Amino acid sequence: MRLLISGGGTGGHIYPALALIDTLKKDDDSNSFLYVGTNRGLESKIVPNAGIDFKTVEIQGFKRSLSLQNFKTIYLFLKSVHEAKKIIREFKPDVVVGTGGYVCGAVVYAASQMHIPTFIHEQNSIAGVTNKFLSHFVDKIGICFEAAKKEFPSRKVVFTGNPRAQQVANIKATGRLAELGLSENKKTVLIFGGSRGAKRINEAAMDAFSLFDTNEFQVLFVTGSIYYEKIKNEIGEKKLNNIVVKSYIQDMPAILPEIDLIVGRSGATSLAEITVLGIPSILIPSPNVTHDHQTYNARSLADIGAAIMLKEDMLSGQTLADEVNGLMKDDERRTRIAQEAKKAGIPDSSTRIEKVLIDLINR
Ligand SMILES: CC(=O)N[C@H]1[C@@H](OP(=O)(O)OP(=O)(O)OC[C@H]2O[C@@H](n3ccc(=O)[nH]c3=O)[C@H](O)[C@@H]2O)O[C@H](CO)[C@@H](O)[C@@H]1O
Repeated sequence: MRLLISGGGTGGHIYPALALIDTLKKDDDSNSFLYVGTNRGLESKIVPNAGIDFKTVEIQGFKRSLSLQNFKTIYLFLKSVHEAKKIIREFKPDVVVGTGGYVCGAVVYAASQMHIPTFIHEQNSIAGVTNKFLSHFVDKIGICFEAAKKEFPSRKVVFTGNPRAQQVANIKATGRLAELGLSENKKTVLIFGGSRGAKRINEAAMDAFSLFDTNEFQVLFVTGSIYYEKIKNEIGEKKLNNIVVKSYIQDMPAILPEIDLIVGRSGATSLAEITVLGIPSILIPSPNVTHDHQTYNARSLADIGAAIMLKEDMLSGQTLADEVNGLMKDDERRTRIAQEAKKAGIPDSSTRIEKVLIDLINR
């Protein structure tokens, strides 16, 4: 299969694409891949690093209010559709897949206009703007939450889960925490705010450090690269007992099996990892995302006892420390949450998508 895949902006759209490629590579080494992104999104670093052929088109997102910028956006959209068609003609894909973010809007739209089979993947419980738009043109739509079904034409929808789940499902602990300067004999709390970091979570974490019961557990605090320098400066010479601070973890799945509790946003790709591995979590949904979709993502787990949700307006150093200290003392409760999380995981998500793609190609 020749697969052209596009998705970008944040890790939450990129990692599922790479995970799908991973499975397709393993299943048939004659499969070939081209990834199309922008040169501004995280994909411009992550995809070439993963050794996948990468091309870019220029595009930007719509502003919600009417502005002159939107005329530029429309112009760039049409230009990028034109660029995408050129890339498609050269690569000659059998199928084109979009995993969300503005860039895949142009690429998948171009493919649909050229009558090439198309598939989009919606990671969230509420559809993103790009996928909503594309849903009118594509052949099939993979979803990860039942709630997303009503957002799309129902005959196109397939419940696939997130390919990142399959990629990480069988990862075992290999002592990676020790390489980061953490002890292998202590329970570990990982705090991070999605692929780009989250200011409010970082602030609460900084306030919570002195309140954490760090005799009981250690903390890996991942700030996101844009916040790292400032936080490092703020911490300065303070000696932080049992707390390690990093800007970004290149290979997050490799450390996840060694984590006893996650404190983080409720981005869909993180949730796919948390569930398939069965890791207890305190989820603090970002209030700054389209249609508040992270709250719906988090609620879908919290409602079945598979995670704890802490709304950002209740977040402070104290509330965070109380929740974390309480959970870290209560092994039984953490185990219960982990078991429920694992039940919600979908370990064969890439294989489900692969079947849909093969059907589309053979149709
Ligand atoms: C602010 C924003 O718009 N967030 C959206 C973005 O999430 P965003 O990209 O932040 O987050 P997700 O939680 O979905 O995925 C993050 C991914 O990055 C990885 N990771 C994270 C930190 C790190 O240091 N190293 C690392 O590898 C995680 O393991 C995970 O695979 O896309 C998601 C999927 O559509 C949405 O649900 C989120 O609402």
